[in-house]
Amino acid sequence: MSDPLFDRLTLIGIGLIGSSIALAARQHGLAKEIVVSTRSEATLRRAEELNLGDSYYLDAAQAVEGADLVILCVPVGANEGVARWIAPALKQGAILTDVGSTKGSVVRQVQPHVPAGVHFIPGHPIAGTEHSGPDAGFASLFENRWCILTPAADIDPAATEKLSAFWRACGSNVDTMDADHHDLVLAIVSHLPHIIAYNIVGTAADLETVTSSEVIKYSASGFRDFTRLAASDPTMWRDICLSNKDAILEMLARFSEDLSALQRAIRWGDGDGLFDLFTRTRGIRRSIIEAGQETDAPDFGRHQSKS
Ligand SMILES: NC(=O)c1ccc[n+]([C@@H]2O[C@H](COP(=O)([O-])OP(=O)(O)OC[C@H]3O[C@@H](n4cnc5c(N)ncnc54)[C@H](O)[C@@H]3O)[C@@H](O)[C@H]2O)c1
Ligand SMILES: O=C(O)C(=O)C[C@]1(C(=O)O)C=C[C@@H](O)C=C1
Repeated sequence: MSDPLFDRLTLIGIGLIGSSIALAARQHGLAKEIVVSTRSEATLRRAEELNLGDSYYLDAAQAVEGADLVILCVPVGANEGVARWIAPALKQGAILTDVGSTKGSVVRQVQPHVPAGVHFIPGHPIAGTEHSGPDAGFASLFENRWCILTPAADIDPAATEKLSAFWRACGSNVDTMDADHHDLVLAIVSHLPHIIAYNIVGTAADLETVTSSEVIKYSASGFRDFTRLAASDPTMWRDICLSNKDAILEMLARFSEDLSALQRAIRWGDGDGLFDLFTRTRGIRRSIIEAGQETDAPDFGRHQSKS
């Protein structure tokens, strides 16, 4: 157990990520007091039943009063409204951060509302599951995962270091980078795989010659992996697609070109070309495993949300 890094931590939004932060902060003793706020009364009551915090508010502005760390854990499209709401109540010297999967849009939407004297440091833990809601959280979610922070050039390095220490205490490795670069990298490693999964599962669902019961009955592990990603929260992924539009379209264009090349190789029986590509990609998978970033067979079913 570490010494508390913060006196009062406020979490706005208490779904998968908010509840996992609450549990990790509690387990590692990172805050003397955890305040929870969310917009729906039912979710707030559920968070209370799960004992995720010490106090609970529907009013986000009340919830941030006196907090020295405020973490926005809402879908990226909701950040601006929340920022506008809480801005007048933020304490001088507080650190304000978020966990959104995209960073450029969060900066553009939140920064204009941040009062002078508050340190706004956008963040993104690269850890999650396809489940959502307060029941889905677990304290070890961030262990051995990366958390990317995208502080602006004029942010006090001591504030960035304090937030980094928080994430390290949750078990994460911390990197800092520019928000736009984050969005380009995440477009290929996270956003595109989800979009492809939504698309392939949609294609299977629309087939006329293969029935949906056959898709369910014979789905082998490859297709099942896609269905896990395609079961992710629709609001979250709608917001990601809308807020990281340019980087996603750029990666989709490259993907389409490469898919056309693959299509050509199959059409013309280019076995060598296929073998070379599959050998190269197998190497990437092996590098991921060697780097300790592989999470085969996680029992995420245990953390399934009821809400
Ligand atoms: N799920 C993942 O794998 C994952 C991983 C890393 C980052 N993220 C990011 O974390 C954020 C939260 O994702 P999650 O998976 O925890 O989602 P979730 O759906 O489990 O939880 C979202 C929470 O936000 C609340 N909420 C929604 N709109 C709100 C508003 N206007 N005001 C107050 N509360 C509001 C909901 O009631 C809920 O408590 C998103 O920005 C997402 O991009 C998600
Ligand atoms: O493992 C999963 O289910 C996830 O989709 C998690 C995942 C990812 O793509 O790795 C999804 C979105 C987040 O912003 C970060 C992590």
